[in-house]
Amino acid sequence: MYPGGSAVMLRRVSSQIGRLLFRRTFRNLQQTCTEALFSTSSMSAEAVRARAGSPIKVSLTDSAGRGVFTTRSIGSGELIHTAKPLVTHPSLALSDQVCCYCLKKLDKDGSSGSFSSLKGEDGTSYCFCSEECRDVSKACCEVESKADWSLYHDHCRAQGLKYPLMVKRFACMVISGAASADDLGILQPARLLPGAVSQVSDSSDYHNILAVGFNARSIRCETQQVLDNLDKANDDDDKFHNGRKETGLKYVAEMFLMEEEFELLKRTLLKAQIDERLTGCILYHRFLTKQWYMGVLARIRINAFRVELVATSYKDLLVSATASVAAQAAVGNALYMLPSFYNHDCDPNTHIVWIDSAFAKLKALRHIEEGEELRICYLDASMDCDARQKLLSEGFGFQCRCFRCLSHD
Ligand SMILES: C[S@@+](CC[C@H](N)C(=O)[O-])C[C@H]1O[C@@H](n2cnc3c(N)ncnc32)[C@H](O)[C@@H]1O
Repeated sequence: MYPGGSAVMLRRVSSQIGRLLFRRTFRNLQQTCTEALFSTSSMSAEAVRARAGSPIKVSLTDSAGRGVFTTRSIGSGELIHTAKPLVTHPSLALSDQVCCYCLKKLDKDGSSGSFSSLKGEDGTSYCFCSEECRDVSKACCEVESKADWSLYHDHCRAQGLKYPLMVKRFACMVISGAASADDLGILQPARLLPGAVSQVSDSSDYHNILAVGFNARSIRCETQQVLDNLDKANDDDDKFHNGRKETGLKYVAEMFLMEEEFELLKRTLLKAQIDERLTGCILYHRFLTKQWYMGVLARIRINAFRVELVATSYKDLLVSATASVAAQAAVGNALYMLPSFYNHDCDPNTHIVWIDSAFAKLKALRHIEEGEELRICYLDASMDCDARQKLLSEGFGFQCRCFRCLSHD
């Protein structure tokens, strides 16, 4: 289904064992992806049309890794395909107001209300909007609700973090058997900023670098090493020197945070004494190790979407108009398979929309020719060129060379 994706990944895996492992993962994920996109249980009429046409394929691009391409021309405004989320997590403040799985808003008066709900050990509500959503996520929520997540949630709230919540949810999916520990392996992980990488290691391999740095003692050594290297560096340009220092220190701070999150996640799960499934997962699936945590977090960071529902009523419109903090407009975050392969453009030809739930719709913004790459915009396109470049470089690790950026628009 995705010849380009398969080819690029195979090249990366050098050993025969690696190749075999990758093929297995890729097959699983192709299946997951197909199921996720085209599950019959929740397929809308529009999704059926997208399935029948399915005018896309994933292939290698010239300069941005894998990307999504059209296999026929697409009309402006056309629904290209729908995508079912693989992992979701509601915003912490909304856990009793949205569906635990699809993030659909639940009416407090019960008119389109909660189908059923589960109370967690820590008082968290796990509500579902329908039987389908309950069935999809019941096993995972049963595992999650056994643990007291107060400290983990406090940590995320205090640091303003959303992605560790998704790692937590994914961990519970693995324990419940709803996912495999390596299910996200095919997605591209976040990379550290080149400046930070060159300060701490010669290798540009994200995992090696993180694996080296991921315990308190080595982080302390690394902090010192970053500072020593900077002192030794023969940089005449103070601005450049300070920039590298800032980058290096940001990296070290990130390491500390990750360490804390990982320990907290593991402790919380072990304390919950879920059952022998957890021990089994840890023993046999290289699960809940620091490397696993970092790998999953790195993939979620690059590929997850903040889900903002389109206002469908006057009340919704008022709420979004008065949401002063951007995050308040979001009902949560979601990770998908196929949408994760869409590259960025500051003047995109495609956009992703959520109408009333985290089931995403990918729509054409203009007429698109057969064979053209489909690109979405990762950020607020109204930002100026410098601000966009900074965000894309720091957040996604690439320098945007789209037409708008090249013309400094
Ligand atoms: C969500 S992934 C997109 C799929 C990715 N190309 C892959 O092979 O899995 C985001 C990553 O793709 C790359 N990317 C996306 N848009 C890009 C662009 N306009 N120019 C260069 N790289 C881009 C960056 O490495 C970015 O971190």
